[in-house]
Amino acid sequence: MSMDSAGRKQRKFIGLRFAINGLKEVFLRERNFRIHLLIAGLACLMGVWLLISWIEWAILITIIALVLTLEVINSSIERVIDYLAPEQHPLARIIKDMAAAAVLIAAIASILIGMCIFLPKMLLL
Ligand SMILES: Nc1ncnc2c1ncn2[C@@H]1O[C@H](COP(=O)(O)OP(=O)(O)OP(=O)(O)O)[C@@H](O)[C@H]1O
Repeated sequence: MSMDSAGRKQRKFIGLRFAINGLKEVFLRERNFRIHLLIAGLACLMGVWLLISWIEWAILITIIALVLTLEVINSSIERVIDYLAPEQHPLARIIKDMAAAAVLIAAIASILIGMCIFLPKMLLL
């Protein structure tokens, strides 16, 4: 293996470590992230219980990933604002509120998707 390719592999590994650090940070410090993760776990258990189809799994996993990803981005935007503008400012407020709104939109969509997937099957029980 050349030094260059070994170096590239090592950089990739370090990048993964940074991403895992970010996940640890958001898991330990963000209550909303843990709540979303818990709901995602429950939805997956329901998927197993109600024997949802492959396409329904694909949709469920996509919306779970979207909500969790937006929660991570929302948390990082909060930190950027706290770092750059720790004082109260109307612009800081609206930036944080808009980032929270992005999570809200995905969370509402996840509830609707959950209803579309699970309700018909639960009514047949
Ligand atoms: N620097 C600021 N200037 C003005 N308003 C702010 C500021 N920081 C936070 N706020 C307001 O307080 C709200 C909560 O901000 P905070 O940083 O405490 O996030 P949080 O409680 O962790 O929110 P979330 O539930 O979205 O994770 C913001 O959405 C915003 O309306």
